[in-house]
Amino acid sequence: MPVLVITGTGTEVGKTVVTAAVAATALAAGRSVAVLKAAQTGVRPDEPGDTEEVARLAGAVTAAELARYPDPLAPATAARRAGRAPVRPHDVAETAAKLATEHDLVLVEGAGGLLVRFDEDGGTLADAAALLSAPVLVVAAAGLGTLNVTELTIRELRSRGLDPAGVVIGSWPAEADLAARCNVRDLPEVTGVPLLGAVPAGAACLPPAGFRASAPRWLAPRLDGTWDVAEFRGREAG
Ligand SMILES: Nc1ncnc2c1ncn2[C@@H]1O[C@H](COP(=O)(O)OP(=O)(O)OP(=O)(O)O)[C@@H](O)[C@H]1O
Ligand SMILES: C[C@H](N)[C@H](N)CCCCCC(=O)O
Ligand SMILES: [Mg+2]
Repeated sequence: MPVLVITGTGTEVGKTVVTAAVAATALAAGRSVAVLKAAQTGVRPDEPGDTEEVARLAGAVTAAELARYPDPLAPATAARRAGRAPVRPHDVAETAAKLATEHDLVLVEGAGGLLVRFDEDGGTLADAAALLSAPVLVVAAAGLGTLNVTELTIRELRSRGLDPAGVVIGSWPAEADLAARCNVRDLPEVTGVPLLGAVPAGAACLPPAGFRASAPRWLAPRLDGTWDVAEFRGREAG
């Protein structure tokens, strides 16, 4: 199934920008793309959410969002405070699977990091990925502190029998400091998965045409327009 789940080592690491870069790259190669935000928190009904941001940057994607809660909190907490039903992993998997029947690629963005809870039973994006048997891309920060949380995230994926597709740095600084430069080598080493790309800081402020033109260069060849989850898995194993 052409579903890629996109998580991060936390909130604000650049999941949305990386989702847009992957979408733009696939669109440029003629693929149809759907983007599903499992649950959007901290955004009012009249404000653009993450899927609108992906569409603005990447272009003609099908955008879907299962629920929106106003408080800028974990979805389970925001749903509880709003007195509304939560989004459950099964809902995420079901919608992603349906989108996958109609698109070449479905990108599912979580909220915050991997274990952020969606419902009162402790359901997370990892449970949705398991239901979908989908690979999971981890967006990470560039600098000091990223080694620990990225390794923890990849370990958690592996402990659940999930397939960690690789790591992408969400915001690569114009002037990389010593830690960021060393992390390019150390991230693959500590996680055992490839570093698949890095989106430059400020990319989200580019005019959309510039974002779309540049996006394929930010991602490693296996994230190019020939993206294919099955092929990708094969290459990772090799
Ligand atoms: N490469 C980048 N270029 C420009 N802005 C960026 C970049 N990466 C992140 N940002 C900015 O940092 C903030 C957080 O990024 P983003 O929204 O992608 O995070 P996120 O991981 O998707 O967070 P959430 O958990 O809320 O979904 C946003 O304001 C975004 O515009
Ligand atoms: C509001 C924010 N931008 C995200 N949508 C939700 C982040 C939840 C993080 C919860 C946590 O890990 O403590
Ligand atoms: Mg986001």
